[in-house]
Amino acid sequence: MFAQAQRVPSPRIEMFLRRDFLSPEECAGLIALIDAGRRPSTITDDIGVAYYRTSETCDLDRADPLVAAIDARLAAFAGLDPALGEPLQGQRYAVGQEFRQHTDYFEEASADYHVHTAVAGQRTWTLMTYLNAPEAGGATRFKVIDKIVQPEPGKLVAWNNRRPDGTPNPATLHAGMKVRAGVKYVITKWYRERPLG
Ligand SMILES: O=C(O)CCC(=O)C(=O)O
Ligand SMILES: [Fe+2]
Repeated sequence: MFAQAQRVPSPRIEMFLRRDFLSPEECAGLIALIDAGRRPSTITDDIGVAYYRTSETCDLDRADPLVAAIDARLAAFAGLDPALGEPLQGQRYAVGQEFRQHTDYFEEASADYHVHTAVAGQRTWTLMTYLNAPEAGGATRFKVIDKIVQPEPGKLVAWNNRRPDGTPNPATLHAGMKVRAGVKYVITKWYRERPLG
């Protein structure tokens, strides 16, 4: 698991970084797919709770050979059953766009917690890969552990959204900071406790 990855030295989050997880050609191919399929992120997709994301989102089509190959590589890298994965998502952030502080797991207190978790359960791991580096801004900030991850083309960051006892880990609170110059592209893969069916 997490071959050639670097463990982020935090006692509070199980987190890994892996440079050059994707090649420049793969990054370019995914950016083209995101540009072709992007739509504004809405506050009701995925989570349904306060979802402060102003970027554009794109569900990447599993039938596309590039998407299928990367999807399989992500699961193998994390040692997870591919059946536990949500569809691979692309995000595009223009200048001024951001994804404000949030956790990727579903808040138990939220009104539609049961709707989101009934079939597949909670989110477990997040694997996010930067496809490029914007000219300024766009880092991912984990405020609780005081860690800022800088975008680099092909660099993957993976973290476990749970504590060792399996409960959601509030220390995973994070934000995609505002892009100040240029455009930022990422792909995000979320895994669940049970297959999505
Ligand atoms: O774009 C980022 O840096 C963060 C993205 C994120 O938090 C997510 O997709 O869940
Ligand atoms: Fe997130």
